[in-house]
Amino acid sequence: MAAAANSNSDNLTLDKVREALIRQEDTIVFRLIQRANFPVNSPTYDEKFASFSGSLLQFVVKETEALQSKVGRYENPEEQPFSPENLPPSLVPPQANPPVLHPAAASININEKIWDFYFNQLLPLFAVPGDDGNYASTASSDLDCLQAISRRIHYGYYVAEVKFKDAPQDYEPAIRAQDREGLMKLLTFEAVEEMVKKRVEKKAAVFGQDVCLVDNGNGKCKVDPSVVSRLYGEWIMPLTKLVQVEYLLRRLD
Ligand SMILES: C=C(O[C@@H]1C=C(C(=O)O)C=C[C@H]1O)C(=O)O
Repeated sequence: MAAAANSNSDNLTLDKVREALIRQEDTIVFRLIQRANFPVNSPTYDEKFASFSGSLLQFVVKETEALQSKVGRYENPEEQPFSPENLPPSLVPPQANPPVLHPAAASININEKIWDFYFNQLLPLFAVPGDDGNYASTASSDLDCLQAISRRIHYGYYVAEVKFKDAPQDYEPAIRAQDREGLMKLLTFEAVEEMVKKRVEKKAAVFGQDVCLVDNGNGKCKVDPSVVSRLYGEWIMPLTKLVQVEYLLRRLD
């Protein structure tokens, strides 16, 4: 799906990009459900856990991203690392496709903001308090959530590129004036945002049901659908728009 928007600029239409974002919703909801299998498990985040330098989570993130970097994950512009310092280079040959994005995309990584809201605000809303000792699984599951959310937010590069290409006459004056507010207004579609919030809430309700053979389960969802709607309304969509603005500000460089 991402490859469709990524591989060829003729494929880059707003409908295609929105379709890719809709598919990514499924991934995000399923990964939150997966993380909700574990309680908060706070020792995962303890800076003095065992003999790692830093927390078990930081260790898992650094080592996983190092491996993924070697196999080319970060050659995709929308994949941004959480631990970018000293990442090993990719060992796989680069793709032959011509780049679709302006090179400025590579300099926009807002993962610090994503890390901050995920651990400080979101996680306590959907993981129950407690400790079941599954720290390694918890850390991998956090990284899965972070990566899916980050990819969705940095996909804003493509949204911005396609909006710019569709109406350069509207965007160019605001870019030349470096007018953040003006750009934000141009790229915002409130009706689309309302639809997204409703759809992800429904997905969380459907995907998070207990499926039973005899009845429809107990009606309780594995992740509260209103939390998923809030995740999109308060963090994912505003940050996707921030990526779009940052990209557009540099689009004519
Ligand atoms: C992504 C888009 O741009 C903006 C951000 C949205 C989002 O992150 O889902 C939705 C609508 C727009 O306000 C879009 O237009 O689809």
